[in-house]
Amino acid sequence: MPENKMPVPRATTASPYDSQPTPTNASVPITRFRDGNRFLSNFWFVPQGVSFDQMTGPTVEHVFQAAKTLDRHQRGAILNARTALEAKTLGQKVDLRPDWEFLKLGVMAALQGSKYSDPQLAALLIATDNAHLEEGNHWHDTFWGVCSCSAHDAVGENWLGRLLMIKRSLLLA
Ligand SMILES: Nc1c(N[C@@H]2O[C@H](COP(=O)(O)O)[C@@H](O)[C@H]2O)[nH]c(=O)[nH]c1=O
Repeated sequence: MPENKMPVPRATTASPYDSQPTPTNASVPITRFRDGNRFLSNFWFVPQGVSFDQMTGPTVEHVFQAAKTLDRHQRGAILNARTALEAKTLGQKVDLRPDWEFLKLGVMAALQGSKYSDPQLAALLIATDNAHLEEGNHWHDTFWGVCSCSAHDAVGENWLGRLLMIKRSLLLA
């Protein structure tokens, strides 16, 4: 019998497409920005600096907090703060620009772009693979992170984590 006339064998096993769901290989979620994942925090020192709107600071936190105001002196004081925590504290006392609530997500996205233009930080972010990212915290940050404390049971919108995951996708695109 010519080879191309061989009877088609009956399928005796299920198609591979009928088998068990494909494992997703999802990486372990990163729910705390500490230890080896501390670089994901906005408090992380970025050697080449982080820039936005003609401001440069040593951490995302410095520039983010400075961007809350249009007052040049307040901006300067925040950018010169000795630590990110000090910048955050000063940022809570500024004359808030009236459009801040509309701007803050875009400012944070731009700052992540500036931070991860550093190739070493970009490589670290890419190395998180497809892990879910969220800044679990106990300081009641339910907008940028997810708070677990006596008042919150893992409550938060996780906008920092979402922006980081978007940035990671853009780095791989
Ligand atoms: N990472 C981190 C904090 N988180 C940062 O605080 C900022 C919240 O700013 P605001 O919108 O002004 O409430 C935001 O950048 C968030 O990532 N806060 C801390 O006290 N310690 C920390 O280690």
